[in-house]
Amino acid sequence: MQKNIADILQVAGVVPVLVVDQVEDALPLATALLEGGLNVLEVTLRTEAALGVVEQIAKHLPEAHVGTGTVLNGDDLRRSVDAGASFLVSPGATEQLLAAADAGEVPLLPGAATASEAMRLYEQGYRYQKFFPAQAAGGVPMLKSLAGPLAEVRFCPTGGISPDNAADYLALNNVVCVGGSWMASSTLVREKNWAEITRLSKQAATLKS
Ligand SMILES: O=C(O)C(=O)C[C@H](O)[C@H](O)COP(=O)(O)O
Repeated sequence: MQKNIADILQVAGVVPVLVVDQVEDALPLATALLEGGLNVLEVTLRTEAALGVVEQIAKHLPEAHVGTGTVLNGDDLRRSVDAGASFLVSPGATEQLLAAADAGEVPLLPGAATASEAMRLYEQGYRYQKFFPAQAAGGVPMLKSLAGPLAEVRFCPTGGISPDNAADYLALNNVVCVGGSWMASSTLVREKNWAEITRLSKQAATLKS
């Protein structure tokens, strides 16, 4: 289900996709991103710490919209919701995942990379979809091609987005926001380089139209 997801994505413009190894980094990282003007944060479930990171941000920084990424199945989805995620992102979609999302109240942004995948999701009520892996799956020309036949679907391209190409994606009518790790790479997080993350976030925030 996707109730209220449009509000979150439209506010976002640019969504930082985060890989965080240590729960203690949650609040300084989220604060650095917020100071840079990015307030919709996707914490990927790629680390042991991820759910603890979501809990900390949801509890202490109410001005942030924190969600989880790399949600691959119903268990991931339920654990994310229990941790306080306000949205859920998946690189793709399975029947099991969509059934779990339908049973809950937290909106899901499922992934599609082809016309058939996008059509199937749209049939099931998903107007908003992650386009993943954006650059590898055809990038801006692919999204322009999909806009004709699938005029109603709005995408959040993720995967290979950088400061060099983000504006080209955001200029497309069928793109609602972009996601990426460039402003808070796992290296910058590991180095606790919060000042650089704020600097790159400010730059990214200026891309929002
Ligand atoms: O983990 C997930 O759920 C994903 O779908 C992958 C992420 O969206 C990309 O890893 C972000 O892409 P980069 O900005 O190229 O690093």
